[in-house]
Amino acid sequence: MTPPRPSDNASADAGAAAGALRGASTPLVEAHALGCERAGRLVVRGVAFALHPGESLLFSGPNGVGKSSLIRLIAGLLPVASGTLNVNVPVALSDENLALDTGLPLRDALGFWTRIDGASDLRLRAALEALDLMPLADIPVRMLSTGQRKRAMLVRVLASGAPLWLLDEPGNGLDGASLDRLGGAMTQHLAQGGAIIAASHFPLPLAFTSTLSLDGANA
Ligand SMILES: Nc1ncnc2c1ncn2[C@@H]1O[C@H](COP(=O)(O)OP(=O)(O)OP(=O)(O)O)[C@@H](O)[C@H]1O
Repeated sequence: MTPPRPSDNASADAGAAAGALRGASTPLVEAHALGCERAGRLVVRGVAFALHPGESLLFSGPNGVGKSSLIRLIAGLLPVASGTLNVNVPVALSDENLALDTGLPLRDALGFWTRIDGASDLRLRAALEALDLMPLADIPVRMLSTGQRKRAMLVRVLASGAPLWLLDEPGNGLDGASLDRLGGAMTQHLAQGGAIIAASHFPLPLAFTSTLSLDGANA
């Protein structure tokens, strides 16, 4: 079978930055004939892509087709079942897990991660402002709503300084204003030479460089 490759879907915003940076750099991440197993069953195979600074890739497709599995594979949380995967830069992951101490105020819970990520307090503050969470910085995480928790995990990604963002369903639970803020943060990250791989059921506020539609045929 022909390995699925991302389709071209030029990004107006990130395209200029990507174009300026592309060619002079090695990919931040690249995959060839990549396959992923869950519980001993091959769920995705033959995936190929390469992302340079300023580029973004969207995994789309129905429930259970393997979008989250691919994100976790790229994050290093699942082993490569077949093919090759080279992740050449640090990554930051946002998925359905709330990796925050629910007993701590939001600022302190996120501060735990910024110290591990080697990020500055200034960067954390900027990320909290970008997703409009500064007003809730002193609220215990357990008191946050679903959408506020999702934004908190996205703040961790923004603050991390990692060049490659892995976003699994980043729009889940977000209202329109928060989606717009997420779109702004993603666009800024790409303009600064970062890269993004996202998985989503519904349109995200970013014109992705490429889309890889998984339909089960590649399992
Ligand atoms: N922890 C697990 N153990 C075993 N199988 C799993 C596990 N998680 C997912 N799977 C299986 O792997 C396949 C791909 O699941 P995955 O969550 O990657 O799909 P998805 O495209 O992200 O789905 P959704 O759109 O519902 O989030 C499914 O058949 C699922 O049942």
